[in-house]
Amino acid sequence: MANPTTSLPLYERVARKNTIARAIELSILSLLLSLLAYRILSFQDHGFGWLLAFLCESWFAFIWVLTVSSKWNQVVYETYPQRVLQRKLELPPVDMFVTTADPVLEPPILTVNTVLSLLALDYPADKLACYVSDDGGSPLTFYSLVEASKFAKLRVPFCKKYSIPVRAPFRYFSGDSMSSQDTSPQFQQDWKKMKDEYEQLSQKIEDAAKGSIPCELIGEFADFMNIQRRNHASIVKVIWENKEAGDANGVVPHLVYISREKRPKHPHHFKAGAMNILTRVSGVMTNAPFMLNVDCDMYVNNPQIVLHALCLLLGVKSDKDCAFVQFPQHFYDGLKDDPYGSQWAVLHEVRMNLS
Ligand SMILES: O=c1ccn([C@@H]2O[C@H](COP(=O)(O)OP(=O)(O)O[C@H]3O[C@H](CO)[C@@H](O)[C@H](O)[C@H]3O)[C@@H](O)[C@H]2O)c(=O)[nH]1
Ligand SMILES: [Mn+2]
Repeated sequence: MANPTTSLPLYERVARKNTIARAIELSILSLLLSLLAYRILSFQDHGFGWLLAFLCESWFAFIWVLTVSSKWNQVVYETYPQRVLQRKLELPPVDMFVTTADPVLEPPILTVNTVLSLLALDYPADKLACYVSDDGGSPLTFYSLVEASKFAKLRVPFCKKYSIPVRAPFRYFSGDSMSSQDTSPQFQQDWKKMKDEYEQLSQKIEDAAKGSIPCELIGEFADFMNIQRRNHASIVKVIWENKEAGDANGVVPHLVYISREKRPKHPHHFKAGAMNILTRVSGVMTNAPFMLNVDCDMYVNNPQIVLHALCLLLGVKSDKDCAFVQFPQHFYDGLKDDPYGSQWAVLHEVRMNLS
């Protein structure tokens, strides 16, 4: 007999009720059609201007029909992450990719936060691996990641122990995260320790950027000696290898640094080229069947992101039905009330009901 927990669907496709919206669209359509019919019936009484108006209105009606048809049948995918977790033994490994290109335009503390938000995801740590592609070939980025991996050994258990909702430290500590969560003295003590450790990490990275910290090109850093950004051999460094099996609280996923080979005569194809190399290197090291991609100027704001994606990727009847899951993006530090609509609030929150 099938196990009842594994036979439950991982997601459901729920149709949204939009009867009123449909009635409004149908009335607009009938008005548009009447207008076009009126233009056709009274052609002979008017001149060229009338014909031009008819052509413009027909084009408008066509575009309008296309737009309306795209939102006619609205559905929401309800995902059930807990059901994925119940299949613990069968959970697939996931390789996580971060691309960064320039330590000045994309300061390493950003990349560090992206990476930390990934290392602390709610998913068995022994099934995750994080690969960072650095097109800047920068020892500063490498140094920052080495320091971040040390901090992760404190940060990951803290996030999992207290189910911290925001896993990127800069975002977490910029809000009112202490009072809003747990009032126990143990939490407050751990929170303060974590904040101090994060501040020390940021300070170290800042000092290294000013050149005042031991980011000398010796030892692990020797590979960065005399390299030119657009002309160098590949550098691949395993910053942290997780040798522990299972998902105990303190386990931190693998972290690998890659700066791909670049030669002036060979086009590098920007992010696409970086992603290509990430799939090749990870293919040799962990070769997970699923990959997650986050740019270095983003962070994961939902720790269950992998579980939500797997609900869809594993829950479909045939592999051909779903190959790719895209999460909506939210932007921090936007203008008050979002006057330029950059958050796409109407699309994400009203039409797709995603937030
Ligand atoms: O030579 C390069 C150039 C860029 N990147 C990385 O690619 C990502 C996207 O580049 P960015 O300049 O930040 O582009 P955006 O316009 O902010 O990004 C949007 O648009 C890109 C395509 O235009 C998509 O690839 C991104 O996922 C999407 O967020 C970043 O992580 C960069 O570090 C590289 O790794 N190598
Ligand atoms: Mn960007």
